[in-house]
Amino acid sequence: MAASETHYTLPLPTFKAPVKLLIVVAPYYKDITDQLVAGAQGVAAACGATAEVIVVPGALEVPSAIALAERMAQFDGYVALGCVIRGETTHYDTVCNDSSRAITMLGLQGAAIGNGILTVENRGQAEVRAEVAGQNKGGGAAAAALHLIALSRKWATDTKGIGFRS
Ligand SMILES: Nc1c(NC[C@H](O)[C@H](O)[C@H](O)CO)[nH]c(=O)[nH]c1=O
Ligand SMILES: CC(=O)[C@@H](O)COP(=O)(O)O
Repeated sequence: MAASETHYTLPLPTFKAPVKLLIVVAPYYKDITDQLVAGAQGVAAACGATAEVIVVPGALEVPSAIALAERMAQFDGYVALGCVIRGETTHYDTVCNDSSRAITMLGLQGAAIGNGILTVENRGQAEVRAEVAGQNKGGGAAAAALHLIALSRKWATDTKGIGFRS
């Protein structure tokens, strides 16, 4: 049995105040990412969140778009979606490692981000993971972002305005 079939999934969070998500998708393999977007939109809707979708050329541009949105827009969290399939060169490693590391760094700086950028060896692996009726990794990424948003709101109310410690 694949490891992904045995992991625990947290119940989706609930929210009193509206939640605005930004889905940033790199449709390098559009048929694959369309499924990721559909999965993310489904989870957002299940939590009563709105989800705006923007498109960037590739996985390497996803963290930059999130960084721009953090500075210039007003979203509660982000869903990073894309599909990276290994080719003939080491560029695969650059795209995977640099996009995921940049997303992690943005998260460590306080952005609520779920990472649904698939990094796979072949198209078959991507299809199974992207399909909403399959492993629904897009939905999982949206759920991750929503959990982080719920956490930040919990602490914002629990700390009664202490806010971020510097
Ligand atoms: N090979 C894949 C890419 N490569 C493109 C890069 O992400 C980037 O857009 C380019 O290097 C210009 O900066 N992107 C994917 O999303 N998926 C791939 O398989
Ligand atoms: C993952 C990639 O960047 C890939 O599309 C590049 O393919 P190649 O390594 O064959 O140039």
